[in-house]
Amino acid sequence: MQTECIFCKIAAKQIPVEPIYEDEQVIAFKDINPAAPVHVLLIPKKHLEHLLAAGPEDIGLLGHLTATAGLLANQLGLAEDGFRIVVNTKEHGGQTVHHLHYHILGGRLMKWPPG
Ligand SMILES: CCNC(=O)OC[C@H]1O[C@@H](n2cnc3c(=O)[nH]c(N)nc32)[C@H](O)[C@@H]1O
Repeated sequence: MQTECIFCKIAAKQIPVEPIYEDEQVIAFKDINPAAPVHVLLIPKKHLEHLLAAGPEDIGLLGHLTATAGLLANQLGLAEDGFRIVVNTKEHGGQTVHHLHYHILGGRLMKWPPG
């Protein structure tokens, strides 16, 4: 738990969110500034600054995050039309919250290339 990390505070229930999904390892909640009709964040409760901070001991967690993102997309009604999963890493990746998080975006046609 990083005391100044906003996503650690959400995971520790110090900041209230409507949990879309939660288990021992991960929690999902709506993005505060949605970029699509459906925009959910899925984070590990363990503080990992970004994807590159994950070590060999985190392989299971990373797999759980990816599998859960797919399950959530399905539960959010995105399976038929499709959706996008985004993991932003560091400055060029546009990462603004330094706690690993998966964006689940859908409900509209996603453009490519991303900005
Ligand atoms: C900009 C993309 N790069 C990135 O790093 O995304 C971080 C994402 O986290 C979102 N966000 C920030 N603070 C909060 C918060 O307190 N609560 C919630 N529910 N979402 C938050 C923000 O809108 C952004 O989409």
